[in-house]
Amino acid sequence: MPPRKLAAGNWKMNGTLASLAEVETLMHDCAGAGVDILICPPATLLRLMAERVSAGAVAVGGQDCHAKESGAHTGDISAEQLRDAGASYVIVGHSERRADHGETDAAVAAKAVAAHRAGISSVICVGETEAQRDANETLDVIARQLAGSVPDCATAANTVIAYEPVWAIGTGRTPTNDQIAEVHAAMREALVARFADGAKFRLLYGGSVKPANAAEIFAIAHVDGALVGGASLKAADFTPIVRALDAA
Ligand SMILES: O=C[C@H](O)COP(=O)(O)O
Repeated sequence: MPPRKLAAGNWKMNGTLASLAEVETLMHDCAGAGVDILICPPATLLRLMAERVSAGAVAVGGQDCHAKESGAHTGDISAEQLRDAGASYVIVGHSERRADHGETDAAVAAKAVAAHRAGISSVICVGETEAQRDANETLDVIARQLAGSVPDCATAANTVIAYEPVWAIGTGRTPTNDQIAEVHAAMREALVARFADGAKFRLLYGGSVKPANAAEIFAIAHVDGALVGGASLKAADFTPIVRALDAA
């Protein structure tokens, strides 16, 4: 049986209390969709959003977590605190965290372990820079990030992998279908080689996914959903992406 599909939205550092109306519209407009829907709002909205979606049609998640459960780490949030606020997922290793905060593969793996310790699923991000793609290093970079960022305790039930080429994020540029297919096939192969249930991990594509290109991307083998940034902020944009995934 193929993995259940997942449409995930990452609001990044966007959204205020007024934005909660979007998730209510999304729930209404996506009612009956046969895919999982996840929204990762900023931490300030997590608890309130979790309350609004308590009917269960939409899951909420954090955008990062600390590796430790608690302690003197000003400004950080633990996976346990995310779960306490109503999160069932957390994104770890997003390229913006890797770049802005110097997160290494080992740090990302420790965060994923923390998520699993807290009983929430990790969405582990990998992806090459434009310079790495131009240098034909993409598959090596992805293999190295997967090996280093995905912990041994990962299972298909607690881990989602998101392939996000750094140069495609927020730029309106996307890889060709063949390029996405090549990376997703390589990721599947690496997961199958390492994990007993590697065939069941959900593999998301992320980077300038829009209503206009979603169906084409979801038709690619081993693409089990998307991690969407800008187009997840408005229900009017995210709903057609969810529907395209449901139809794929
Ligand atoms: O986490 C989401 C990605 O970084 C994609 O962002 P984007 O859809 O705005 O390109």
